[in-house]
Amino acid sequence: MKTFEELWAELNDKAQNRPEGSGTVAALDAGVHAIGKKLVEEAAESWMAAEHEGKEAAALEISQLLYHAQVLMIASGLTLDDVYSHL
Ligand SMILES: N=c1c2ncn([C@@H]3O[C@H](COP(=O)(O)OP(=O)(O)OP(=O)(O)O)[C@@H](O)[C@H]3O)c2ncn1[C@@H]1O[C@H](COP(=O)(O)O)[C@@H](O)[C@H]1O
Repeated sequence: MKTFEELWAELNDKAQNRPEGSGTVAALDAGVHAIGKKLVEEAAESWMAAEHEGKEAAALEISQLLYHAQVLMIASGLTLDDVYSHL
């Protein structure tokens, strides 16, 4: 189990050090357009899971949504504070 901030630190480390086999590195290389499509897909899956599939499925899909949101933030050069400043 990890927190949002721990995942953020891990993904930024991956982006910087580019380890072999990282899905995050592959997603960043694919670019903002591809990441955005994945984010929208996970948002739809989160909605469907929450409405029809129960709490466990919704939690899984929302975790993937948060992951792709973080990848989009890194691809866009955003920091956590850039986003937190709007909360
Ligand atoms: N939390 C996640 C995470 N959530 C979602 N995903 C990605 O999002 C995809 C989810 O897609 P779906 O379940 O919709 O399945 P899919 O459509 O068949 O997937 P794809 O074919 O599109 O890859 C997964 O295949 C992963 O590629 C994640 N990829 C990585 N992480 C974490 O990020 C960290 C870094 O990962 P790497 O960069 O791969 O080392 C690790 O701690 C991982 O646990």
